[in-house]
Amino acid sequence: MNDIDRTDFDFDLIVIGAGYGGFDAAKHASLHGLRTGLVESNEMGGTCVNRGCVPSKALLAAAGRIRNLSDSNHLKKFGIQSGPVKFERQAIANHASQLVTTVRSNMIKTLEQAGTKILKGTGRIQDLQLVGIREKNGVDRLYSARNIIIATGSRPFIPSGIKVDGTTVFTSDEAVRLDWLPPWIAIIGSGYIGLEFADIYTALGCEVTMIEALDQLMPTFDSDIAKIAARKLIHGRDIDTRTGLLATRVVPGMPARIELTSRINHTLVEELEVDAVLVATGRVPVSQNLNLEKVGVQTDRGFIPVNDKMQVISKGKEIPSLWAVGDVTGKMMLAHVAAAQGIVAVDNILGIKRYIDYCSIPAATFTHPEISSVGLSESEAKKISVEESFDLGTVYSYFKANSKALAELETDGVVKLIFRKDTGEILGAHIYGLHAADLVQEIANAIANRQSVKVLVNQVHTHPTLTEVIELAYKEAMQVVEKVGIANGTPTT
Ligand SMILES: Cc1cc2nc3c(=O)[nH]c(=O)nc-3n(C[C@H](O)[C@H](O)[C@H](O)COP(=O)(O)OP(=O)(O)OC[C@H]3O[C@@H](n4cnc5c(N)ncnc54)[C@H](O)[C@@H]3O)c2cc1C
Ligand SMILES: NC(=O)c1ccc[n+]([C@@H]2O[C@H](COP(=O)([O-])OP(=O)(O)OC[C@H]3O[C@@H](n4cnc5c(N)ncnc54)[C@H](O)[C@@H]3O)[C@@H](O)[C@H]2O)c1
Repeated sequence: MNDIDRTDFDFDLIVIGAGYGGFDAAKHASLHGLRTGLVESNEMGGTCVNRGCVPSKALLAAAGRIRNLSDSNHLKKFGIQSGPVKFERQAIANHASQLVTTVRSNMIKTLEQAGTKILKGTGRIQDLQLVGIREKNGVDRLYSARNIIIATGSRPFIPSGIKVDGTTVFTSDEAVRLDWLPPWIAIIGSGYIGLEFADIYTALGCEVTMIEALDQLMPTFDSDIAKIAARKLIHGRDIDTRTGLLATRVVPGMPARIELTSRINHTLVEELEVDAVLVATGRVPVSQNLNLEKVGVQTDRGFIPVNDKMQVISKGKEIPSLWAVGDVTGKMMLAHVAAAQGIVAVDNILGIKRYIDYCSIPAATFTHPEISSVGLSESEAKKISVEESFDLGTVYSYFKANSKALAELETDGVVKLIFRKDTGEILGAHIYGLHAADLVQEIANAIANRQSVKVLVNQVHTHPTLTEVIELAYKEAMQVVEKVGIANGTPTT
């Protein structure tokens, strides 16, 4: 640990924002002996706990059960007969809100036990190593800190022309409360939030129209996986789709009105009248009122530039005492990324040189079935293969012959593995299918260790499990690597 003169500063570290990024940073710092203050202007836990991962996954858990129990054809194949499924919307909403309360209070207890000082109010960078905090009662305080971590997160992006009233036109902030079930809801955006809420709403009997600005649905996903997943997750459900159209005007009301405009020639194509609209068009960073200009930091569309140690960059140079983590850095807007970045920042503050490795961090969409990914997309990998002159391999392994998937009658799924043909190193993986979110972890670990299929192919997987689909993908990839080895006169075995 660096020598810290504890007399000079009010805190060794002040973290601004108590989402997952701020929470993990503050906990880690406190547990390692740093006198840590954590500033929060709203509810502790940030987006993930209060209006993101936690409530949405509770809703998805209920939605998944309703979907299973309502699928009489599927149940019949097991020899099970089911009656009509009944559910209470308010009880499902309560499950989500109770989970939020539990997770949030556990978080606060953890911080208290670690010795973090929670400072309620709106934080700003008063100067280098100086934080200003405006409390709700108007009192303004200044605290000095040897290091400052900014972890102020993100909020929903609402395109101009779209008016949100929180009732008939809303974002995920309100959707997680499940205040009502609109008979017909338009979802703008077919990204993570659009897909997860389409899963929830269709399971609960709502009709969905999904609007996507780009020509392909699910444009942020691997295109092969998107095509396969969309068959079930979108086209297999009560979802009507519009692609290549921008929602340029949305007016709340009963009905809510939407104007759809061609993305190419900007002409009005269609007007829709629906019961509700969920705006799921991405998220923007919360950095506007941090007074970053004072320390010469220029944001990129609001995102704070950082290096892989999480140090803030100003005019091409690192500011030694200023760090930023989480959604506000715009790297991968995920809770576990924010948390990992927080720990990397604190380790570097403690004098342990560490870098974040985005390539090995997985991501998952918790639809039924799930979608997950880690590492490079095929197009990113292709670009690198050209730059570095190596051949790229891609193999697919399917759930349809897997014993566990067959036993579960859940054979719709695929693993796509991207690797170097010469060394066998895994560069990326994209999975669609039952428990894809859990399955991706072993590939993420392999990428973190820069492992080759030459090693991975010998790892024994439990039978019968879905992980055998990954084992099969390794075997398929190994055959390709062996062929290349033989052709080059460098056989691998
Ligand atoms: C519907 C939804 C579902 C999601 N599901 C998942 C999922 O399943 N898995 C996953 O990994 N990710 C998920 N995410 C993304 C995840 O929620 C975010 O990546 C994560 O919350 C980012 O954490 P953060 O700490 O960077 O910021 P945030 O969680 O946004 O927290 C920032 C905090 O800073 C506070 N703050 C801002 N400015 C100030 C200031 N000036 N002073 C004091 N406090 C301030 C805010 O009030 C907030 O509490 C989901 C997001 C949404 C919207
Ligand atoms: N399971 C998870 O990990 C999870 C779940 C939810 C959210 N998140 C995080 O939250 C972030 C935001 O999610 P999101 O789904 O809002 O964003 P997204 O970027 O994943 O998808 C937004 C989609 O909206 C489309 N779009 C944008 N403007 C449009 C318009 N005017 N008309 C029609 N379509 C338009 C875009 O083309 C894009 O496909 C994600 O990037 C992710 O990091 C993660």
